[in-house]
Amino acid sequence: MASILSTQGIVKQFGAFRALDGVDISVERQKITLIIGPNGSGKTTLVNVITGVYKPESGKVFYMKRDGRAIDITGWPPHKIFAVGIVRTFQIPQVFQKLTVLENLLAVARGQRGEGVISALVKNWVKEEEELAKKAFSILKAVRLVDKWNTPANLLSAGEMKLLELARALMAGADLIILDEPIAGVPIDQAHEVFKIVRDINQQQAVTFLVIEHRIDIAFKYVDYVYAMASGRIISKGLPEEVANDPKVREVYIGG
Ligand SMILES: Nc1ncnc2c1ncn2[C@@H]1O[C@H](COP(=O)(O)OP(=O)(O)OP(=O)(O)O)[C@@H](O)[C@H]1O
Repeated sequence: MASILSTQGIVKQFGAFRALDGVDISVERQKITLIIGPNGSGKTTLVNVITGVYKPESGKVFYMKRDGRAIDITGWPPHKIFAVGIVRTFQIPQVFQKLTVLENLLAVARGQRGEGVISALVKNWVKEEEELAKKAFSILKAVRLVDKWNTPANLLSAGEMKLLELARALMAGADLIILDEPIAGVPIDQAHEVFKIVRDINQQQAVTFLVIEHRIDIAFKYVDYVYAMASGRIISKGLPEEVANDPKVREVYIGG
């Protein structure tokens, strides 16, 4: 299988503190890759390096285009990394609480602030709006939010809000979606629903996912490959059952 993203020897320091100490990962195209690790192990810092928020002291981040060519995106600014198709859910401006679900998607598509949605309609861009609305509805169907299209975002449940973020990433045309704790604070039944939908989108729409999640009891059921981090290093990698049974992981992460 071809990878879509790889990091090689990433080192990131905050002063004298080494938050990432030579991190190599490879994210397979059209798979769901999970990164686990205790608090402070470097997961978010790694995502920040991948998405251009931080420049690493050393190491490289490569993004593989669909034609197989690798581009070195190390240190690129976040908007350029977004433009190649790597979208982190919260990197898109946050959900507009007062706008409806549909309006939130239309706002992403045009890269405008939410307030512009209504005025854009008035400006007679009817044809374009129709196309965007069509795309938005097909995405809402995929994330099972179609019944809520006219609901203001602030009335959604925690799980639905995560799905709206996912829908917004899809609307942005992402090839690789990075989900930072997609089920944090989401009740258990909705949490399974979120991962089932991620899985369906991964399979049906050929979107690749890189997920950080603490609730491994749920996440492990849905992902293809796992990296475990501790103290800025990768301490284990493999299939979910392999990593779950790795004594090094049990020791630092599960606690025995
Ligand atoms: N901007 C920063 N300045 C200084 N230290 C930082 C900074 N960002 C992160 N760190 C430190 O780097 C280490 C890794 O943090 P990071 O947020 O990447 O961990 P994490 O695995 O994502 O943790 P969590 O699961 O709690 O989100 C921590 O010790 C943290 O205190």
